[in-house]
Amino acid sequence: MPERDDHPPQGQETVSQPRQSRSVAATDPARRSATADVAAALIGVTKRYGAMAALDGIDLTLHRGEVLALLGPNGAGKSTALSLLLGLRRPDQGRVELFGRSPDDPAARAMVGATPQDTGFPETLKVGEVIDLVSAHYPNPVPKAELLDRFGLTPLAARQTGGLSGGQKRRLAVALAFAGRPAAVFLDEPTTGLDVEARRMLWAAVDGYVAGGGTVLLTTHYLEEAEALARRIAVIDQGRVVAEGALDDIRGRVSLRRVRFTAAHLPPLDAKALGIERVERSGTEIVLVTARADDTVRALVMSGAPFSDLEVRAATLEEALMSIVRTGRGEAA
Ligand SMILES: Nc1ncnc2c1ncn2[C@@H]1O[C@H](COP(=O)(O)OP(=O)(O)OP(=O)(O)O)[C@@H](O)[C@H]1O
Repeated sequence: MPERDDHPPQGQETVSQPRQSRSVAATDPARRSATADVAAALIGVTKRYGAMAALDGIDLTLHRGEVLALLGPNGAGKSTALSLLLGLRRPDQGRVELFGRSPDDPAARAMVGATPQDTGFPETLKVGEVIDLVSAHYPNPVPKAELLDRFGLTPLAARQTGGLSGGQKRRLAVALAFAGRPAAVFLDEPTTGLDVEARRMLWAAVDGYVAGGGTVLLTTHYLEEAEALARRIAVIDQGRVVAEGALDDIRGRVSLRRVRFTAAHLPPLDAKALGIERVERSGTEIVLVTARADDTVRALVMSGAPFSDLEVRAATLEEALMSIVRTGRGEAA
């Protein structure tokens, strides 16, 4: 997550003046009930760093009880979106809502737990002490032993954070987001650097939290993570939402298919005319990632080259996302 530029961190009382006016939803009871299922929203938000718009008129809604994954290439604007929702930055245009209020409102921020991409702890404090410190800010924190257990930190409780591995620090940072029993958690690349076991433990902890009514917004570069956790994804590129929906909707939105077969050689095919984007080979197994699967299969048969085990499948989520981003940029899908 980028450096904070203009606002105190979450949990710290703001003494001064909202530069952003309080949202209509916060003051109008009718509007508030209409948005009662909305945990957080960016409404027509633009955020610039100098001349560059990191977010460009973006609309994004996180509903209560859902897990929404923000996906997109490096620099797409995902962390910026989270920092606005947390009140760490303010939009240049548009409105940001957190539980029907401005994120400037400490009461709204207190409902959210967060883990930024970069985390730092006082090196001499022990894991258990860091948890005590953070938990002390909340009226009804998760008991320390329970939090340690949920995130596999029990054996590390007495270790100083300065001696933890990167993955262990990451686990602690994620655990802290849940310490105050938040109504929502915002996780910025929560499992980067974690091994498979730690990642799965964290996914189980998130699942448990959601089963208990929690709301999650996460960014990730691991599509497996989005598939494991999220019911809905929003694909961001160049500061705009370029696709939004259930995972299967997103996958179904692209016509890409994987044409897989076994052959000693790939016969000569006109890749451009057949919409073949990529060829993958592993021994005699060949996969053609193509936007025109029927034509590709026909051309394969017409080539007369021997092949077997033909199979046509939907594109992977990663292929679908790459295609959506390229199409959004006006490049060939
Ligand atoms: N403090 C800053 N000053 C200037 N530019 C910034 C700052 N923070 C982010 N940016 C730029 O804004 C754009 C969006 O960055 P952001 O960190 O939100 O992207 P992201 O989608 O989270 O990327 P990643 O997946 O790499 O974490 C990028 O071009 C980035 O370089």
